[in-house]
Amino acid sequence: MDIFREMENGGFEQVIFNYDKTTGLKAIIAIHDTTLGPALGGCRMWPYEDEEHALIDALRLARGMTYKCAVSDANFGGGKTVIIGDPKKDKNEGLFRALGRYVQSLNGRYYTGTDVGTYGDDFVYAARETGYLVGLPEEYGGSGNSAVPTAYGVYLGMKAAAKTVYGDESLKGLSVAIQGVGKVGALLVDDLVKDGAELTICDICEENVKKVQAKYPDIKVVGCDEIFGVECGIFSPCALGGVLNDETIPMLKCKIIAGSANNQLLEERHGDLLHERGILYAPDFVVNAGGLIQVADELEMHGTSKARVMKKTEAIYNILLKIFAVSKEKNIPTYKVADMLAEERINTIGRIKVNYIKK
Ligand SMILES: NC(=O)c1ccc[n+]([C@@H]2O[C@H](COP(=O)([O-])OP(=O)(O)OC[C@H]3O[C@@H](n4cnc5c(N)ncnc54)[C@H](O)[C@@H]3O)[C@@H](O)[C@H]2O)c1
Repeated sequence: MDIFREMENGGFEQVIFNYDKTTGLKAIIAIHDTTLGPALGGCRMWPYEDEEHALIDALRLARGMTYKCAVSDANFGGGKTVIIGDPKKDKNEGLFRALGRYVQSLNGRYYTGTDVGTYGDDFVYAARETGYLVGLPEEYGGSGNSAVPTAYGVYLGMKAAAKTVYGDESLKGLSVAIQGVGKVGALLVDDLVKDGAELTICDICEENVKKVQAKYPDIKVVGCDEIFGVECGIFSPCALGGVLNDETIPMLKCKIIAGSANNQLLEERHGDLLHERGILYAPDFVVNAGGLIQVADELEMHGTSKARVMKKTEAIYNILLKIFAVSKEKNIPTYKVADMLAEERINTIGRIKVNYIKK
């Protein structure tokens, strides 16, 4: 990959490769755009098949964070860390302290926290080396599990989509197929069961499926290849990115897509394809912004309040209604409308900052 060309085309500011000689830490930190404020974005740990896959993931995720912050009224830019490693085998104190030191070296240009493969407890180690962290466990002064507001935001997004498609926001009796019942997916199951939705789930991790089945023995479970073809009102990708692509889109038998996964569209043109097929796509960085809203609130308010975060998360419902309405009125795909809203805010705030004020 020609990294500088990639950075130029995608508007990236900085990409840092971090290697720690003692622990073997291999981490990439990508900072996309800091027009709105310091970069903010979690840290993913994944056994990437090679460095290029890790880099591509870091870049895509960092860019997504810029857009997520912009549409969510947050005063932060976009960044992301990926650690190349197996979260089940390769975690230890030294690794996360080494990462903490690299984050500290950026001197507040970038804040990080949990993402796929990492937990608040991992960052308790990193906190010994840096203060530029969010989402630490509550007993360590952090805002805790960001999956709670994320799942709530996705649930509200489903309601906004149901209102747009069916004229009624109620999810009672509606069939929902969820791909991935990890931190977010499992909480989403709770909300949807309470509302009387009919659920089908899948996960590559048998243990996570069993946890859900233990709570809801009647829940329908299908294989991970079958989930795309489940006939349903809503398909909810809550696993990894790139799941909406040339192979999967023709299989879909849903009216709505709303899930927590980042970068669901493999390429932008897949958003066009969904629009052509009449499937209402809730743009990922809008519908999954609950976790970001929580950590941005933690930094901006210098403290935590679950009630305040849940209230702020409710804004997702109206933002999505607006995106769906503009998409329908102008006949443009929802992902494009969401991009336009984000870019409009970045451009406006960027412009007001050019007026000189003495500090
Ligand atoms: N946790 C948050 O606050 C948050 C916020 C915004 C976005 N997200 C995104 O939501 C998604 C889920 O996040 P999470 O925190 O629940 O992560 P997680 O790691 O707890 O859960 C992901 C689940 O997906 C499963 N999975 C992976 N590949 C799969 C596949 N091909 N088919 C089926 N299941 C598969 C995993 O086994 C795991 O159970 C991620 O893309 C993450 O980036 C999370």
